[in-house]
Amino acid sequence: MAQSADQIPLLRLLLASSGRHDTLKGLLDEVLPEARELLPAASLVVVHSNPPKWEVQSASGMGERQVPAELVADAIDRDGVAASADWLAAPLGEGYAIAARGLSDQAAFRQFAEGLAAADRSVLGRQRREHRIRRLETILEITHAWRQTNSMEALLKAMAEAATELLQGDRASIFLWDRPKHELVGRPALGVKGNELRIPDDSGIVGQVIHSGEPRRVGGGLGDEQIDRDVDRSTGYTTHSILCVPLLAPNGRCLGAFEVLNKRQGHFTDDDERGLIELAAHAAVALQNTQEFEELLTKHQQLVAEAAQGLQLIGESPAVEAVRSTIRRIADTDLAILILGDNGTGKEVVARSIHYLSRRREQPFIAVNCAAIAETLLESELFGHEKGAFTDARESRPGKFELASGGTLFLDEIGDMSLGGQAKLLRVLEDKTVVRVGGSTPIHTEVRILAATNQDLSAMVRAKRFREDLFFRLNVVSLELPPLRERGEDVLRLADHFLQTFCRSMGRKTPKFSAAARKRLLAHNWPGNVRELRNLAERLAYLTTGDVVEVDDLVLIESSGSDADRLAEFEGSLADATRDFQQHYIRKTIDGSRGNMSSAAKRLGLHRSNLYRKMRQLGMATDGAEDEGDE
Ligand SMILES: Nc1ncnc2c1ncn2[C@@H]1O[C@H](COP(=O)(O)OP(=O)(O)OP(=O)(O)O)[C@@H](O)[C@H]1O
Repeated sequence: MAQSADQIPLLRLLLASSGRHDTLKGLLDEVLPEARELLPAASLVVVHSNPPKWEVQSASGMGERQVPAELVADAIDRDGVAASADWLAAPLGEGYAIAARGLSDQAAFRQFAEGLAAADRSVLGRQRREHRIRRLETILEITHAWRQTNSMEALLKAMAEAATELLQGDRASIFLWDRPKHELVGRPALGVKGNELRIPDDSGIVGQVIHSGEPRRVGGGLGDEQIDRDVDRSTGYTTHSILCVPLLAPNGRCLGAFEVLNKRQGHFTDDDERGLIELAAHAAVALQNTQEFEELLTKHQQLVAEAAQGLQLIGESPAVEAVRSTIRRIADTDLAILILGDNGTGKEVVARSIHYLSRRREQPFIAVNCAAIAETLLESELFGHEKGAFTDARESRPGKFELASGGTLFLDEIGDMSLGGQAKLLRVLEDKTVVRVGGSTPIHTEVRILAATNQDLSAMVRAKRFREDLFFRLNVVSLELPPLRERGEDVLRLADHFLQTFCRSMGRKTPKFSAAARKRLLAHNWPGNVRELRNLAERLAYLTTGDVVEVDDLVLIESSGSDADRLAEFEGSLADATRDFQQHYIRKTIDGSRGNMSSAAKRLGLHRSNLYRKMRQLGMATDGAEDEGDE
């Protein structure tokens, strides 16, 4: 602008003041009184448009006089000086204007207004930058706190609180878009039962925001009629002003909307809108992460529940009841437990039951069979190794202790561990830290140890084949599983249970055991314990077809025991025992030939028709197969 010499003091004033002040109000309060004298003018006033009002920012020499509202509006509209009898008015930009009373030199007024506008812009720019930095710092703090939470409920609450605080609103809600139901779910919804408000996705300001993807602001006479009073009625809350922005995921998909209600003073500004958009961008990412986390968590919990449900310790015999009651008592402690029992008696089932009944159930259950690991590999298997620790260590690998961290480590067949292995294990149990083979960093481990063996560990301790100190550490509580033959009718319960499980998985109707078959099951010695019974049930499910499992079908009972065990199955006179043996042997051969009678007959050294005759003589079912031809 071209300046006359007498404008120079005014411009110097503006320049000096604009460097000194961080706020527009501070600048104006200093400049206006001096400028009024320098111009000179009777009064000076700077106003800001906040429809439908004009807000006075600063004034000098005003007394009680009114702001010349129409003239100011005129100046803003024409973007230049407007004059009336007493007043001159000029726009300053961004809704600000200045008016002067008792000043006739329009040129001097215009130059002053231009200088003031430039000073305003400079202060406002600085003010905005500082405000933006403060807001970004606040948003950073807020979003950092969000990262600590994995619960959707807690996150939504934290977001609403943050937005309320940041934008000086009265309350805030996040509306998540339930697209399949065409609904918006508002949470937290204060004053609503269940703290959840469901509205159709096309209703109110929120509906407009999610469909247009554009922010909306209402209040102070602007769009007030669009406020959904139905929502107010359901929450018992009166809405005066709303700022609502879309929640957009990084890929642009709209997840819902973020809404702040009732600005505590005045109305929501452009600046508030920018702030909420920024906050919403972070909120959308946090919500998406939390949603994915919660889905994973739910899936994990379902899997844990399924695993726990599928794990049944069947049996009502006093011995099993006693085991069950001990499990209930000790499960939720961190005591080390030694589980004793012959092979196949259910030691691992017991270990898993303890894990799923403990507070560790959501953490891993890791089983290690100490007998199956070569001594040289035991250390790396249990404690892990670093890359290059030995020839085959191409990658670093965590050991079972690390994998089980927070959960349960089940050391099966502990009696088979070498003395060297026992020493290393003891050290880890005492220090609660492992060092990977080839590594040097101690890694803290927090695991519960359950151990099992079918050996007499006390005798091994006496024979110095098992370390006494380790024995005491593992044997804080011991649980003894009796052999299956000592569990009475549990044999039948287990047989029914396994048969039903296998038949169900094959989609076949579960047959019943005949009375004779039940008797036979009870009489059997079960050298392989529950595992043997389970295997038998599996074979029955696959190999028999009728509705009833007959005693003959039970020749499928595995003869895996010792000769003495096998002989114990035959009772009575020599003739009876011979008959039993023949039945047994024929059935076994037929099974071994997958039911092919010609092949079975050949293996038995009989003609096929002779085999049928023999079977009829022995009272064995032939299902009339000899008439049909089975090849
Ligand atoms: N009381 C029970 N109820 C239901 N299933 C059982 C029971 N006991 C054992 N089982 C089943 O029998 C099989 C053998 O059990 P498990 O592996 O727990 O025995 P174990 O004593 O650990 O055997 P090993 O000493 O050979 O490792 C498994 O399939 C298991 O599910």
